[in-house]
Amino acid sequence: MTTDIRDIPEAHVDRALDLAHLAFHVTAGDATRKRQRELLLNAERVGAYEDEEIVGFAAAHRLGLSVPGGELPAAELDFVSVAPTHRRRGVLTGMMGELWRRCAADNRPLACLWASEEAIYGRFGFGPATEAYHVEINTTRPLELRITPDRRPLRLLAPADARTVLAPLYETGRARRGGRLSRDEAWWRRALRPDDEDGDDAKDGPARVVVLGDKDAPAAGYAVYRVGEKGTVTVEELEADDAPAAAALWSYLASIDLTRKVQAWGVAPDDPLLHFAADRDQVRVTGQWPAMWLRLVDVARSLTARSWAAPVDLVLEVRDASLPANAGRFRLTADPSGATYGPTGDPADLALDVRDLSACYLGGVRVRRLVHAGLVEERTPGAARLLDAALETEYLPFAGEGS
Ligand SMILES: CC(=O)SCCNC(=O)CCNC(=O)[C@H](O)C(C)(C)COP(=O)(O)OP(=O)(O)OC[C@H]1O[C@@H](n2cnc3c(N)ncnc32)[C@H](O)[C@@H]1OP(=O)(O)O
Repeated sequence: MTTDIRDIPEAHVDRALDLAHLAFHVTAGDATRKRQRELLLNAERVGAYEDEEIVGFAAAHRLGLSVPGGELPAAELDFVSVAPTHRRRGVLTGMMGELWRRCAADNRPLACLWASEEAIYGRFGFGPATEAYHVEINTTRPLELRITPDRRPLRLLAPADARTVLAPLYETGRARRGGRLSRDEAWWRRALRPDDEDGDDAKDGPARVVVLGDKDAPAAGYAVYRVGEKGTVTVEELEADDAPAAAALWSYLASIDLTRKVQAWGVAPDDPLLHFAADRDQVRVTGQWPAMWLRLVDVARSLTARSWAAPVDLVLEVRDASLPANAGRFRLTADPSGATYGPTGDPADLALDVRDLSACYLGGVRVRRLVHAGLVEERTPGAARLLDAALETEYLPFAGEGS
């Protein structure tokens, strides 16, 4: 029987959701389902149909992704699901092909996702471009810091009223780092909504929002957190203009009465807390994982659109099994004023797969490390070091939550 890849119309969104719940082994209650439905109505929906049955489903959100020096249009993949009866027959491969055609048709040079399993997406050209840390703070004693926290007042906001204060701070932070997705009003509404009755957030307590700064002035930082019954403060997001503002917010979270521990699941590897904490036995990294996976769908446009920290003139030999337009030998000439990238017959200085170029693109993964790992071939000694210097960014890329 043939599988037909086509758009999933609005009338089939519930069926697509049923398939996603089946593939992910989840039971979604009414509130969760309603929210997912809303999200999908605004997303691209690619379906794999066998006759009229949906056997594969992939959604893509149209977003902007921050890259060094700016932002590029991106497809964020989500809800990728294949019926257990149809797995390993190329259904996902067919849907990815359709997504690449759509990205090309409307000029989206990047795709990204949060993977359910690490082994799936490398073959499609995605590389782990950001890293997130899980951090725990033992707060049975006061948090000791090596810097003086910002002394401005802290105030709690009702989550429903917080968007206008939080969104500008998020945008400032996003401009500093690659890997951060654009957030529209609907995103904030979903993120700051009262907990779903059927969701599992409630076990960590209701969401609280604390803001740093004088009442009538722009805020200098915020934290979204929950306090669970067992005395654990779970930090969902913390944004701060500078280190003293971050210190004030971490100190606040660590000093809430009747709590013993602060945990944060998504902390950037260069978060200042990891440096200004006086006692790293008290502030511990207890886990790390690739957060967002990135795919350069249009390598030429991606490379010429980002900013470059140092001059570089190298020939890259790129392998790309899914998107042949990216494959071949290209000369990259870049410096802080801009970049060009075009085909060449000259010999290559570096040979690499698009998944490894994608991993390094935001400046979070060193090309040299991938040479040492036997993944990137350095044909001209020193070429990887030159490319690393040009790719370098002031802050590491970081992606918190997806859509
Ligand atoms: C961004 C997100 O939404 S992440 C969520 C991903 N979805 C899930 O985890 C839900 C449960 N799993 C599924 O629905 C499916 O198994 C999927 C989507 C992961 C894979 O779909 P399939 O249609 O089976 O993939 P397809 O047949 O196109 O496989 C392509 C290749 O990837 C490999 N592959 C697929 N899934 C996996 C996996 N989980 N681990 C390792 N390899 C995998 C296949 O073996 C195949 O390799 P080959 O080309 O060497 O033969």
